[in-house]
Amino acid sequence: MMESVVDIVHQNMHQRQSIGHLLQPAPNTEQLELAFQAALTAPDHHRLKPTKFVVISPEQREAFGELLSQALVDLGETEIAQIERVKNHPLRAPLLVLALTTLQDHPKVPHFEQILSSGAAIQNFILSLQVQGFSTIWRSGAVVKSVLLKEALGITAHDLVSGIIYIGTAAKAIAPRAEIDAQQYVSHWHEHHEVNVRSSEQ
Ligand SMILES: Cc1cc2nc3c(=O)[nH]c(=O)nc-3n(C[C@H](O)[C@H](O)[C@H](O)COP(=O)(O)O)c2cc1C
Repeated sequence: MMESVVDIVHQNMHQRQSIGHLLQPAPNTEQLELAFQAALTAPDHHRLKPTKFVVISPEQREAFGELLSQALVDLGETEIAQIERVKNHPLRAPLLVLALTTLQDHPKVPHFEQILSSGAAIQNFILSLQVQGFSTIWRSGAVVKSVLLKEALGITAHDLVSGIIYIGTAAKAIAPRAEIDAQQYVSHWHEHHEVNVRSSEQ
């Protein structure tokens, strides 16, 4: 029997699992563009477009690793082993995309809404890559706080490096995700519960 679109879309969400070690192939320019298009449909109050992406090509990973190590030093790390280790982090996948959140002071859109919008954009991005046959892992780490890193990426100290998305192909098939008991996280509002209304006189 033919699978319905509903099944296919939900399978794509259930099948997505983070993969720490990713190999070639990575998405090509068109495939990546499709994922950016998907990302930029995320809910975005007042269309502030808080999410920006920076692509780190395979050839740039080493230089980006150097930048990460400088960022760690900038944050006060002194342990040589840690500083050296972070240089190799970008080599864990053939392609990296950074998701940045540029925050605006807006009378109707607080920062937390702009950050949530970025989260939704990143999820759309990785689900689009997933349905195109790729795997990802959304990482952050201590480096994302570094002002040196932010400035090198062209954002201000108040903006956010919301994710370092590692992209490629999973080396081997992985066990399916454990069944989700959604009802553990769902409740139904009891309309007639008493509410302690705070008096303005208190
Ligand atoms: C904002 C954010 C930052 C994250 N940073 C890291 C990270 O630095 N390292 C890591 O191993 N996982 C990190 N994770 C968690 C993974 O992306 C992943 O969600 C988690 O391992 C659960 O696996 P799953 O995606 O297969 O369900 C982060 C997740 C989020 C949402």
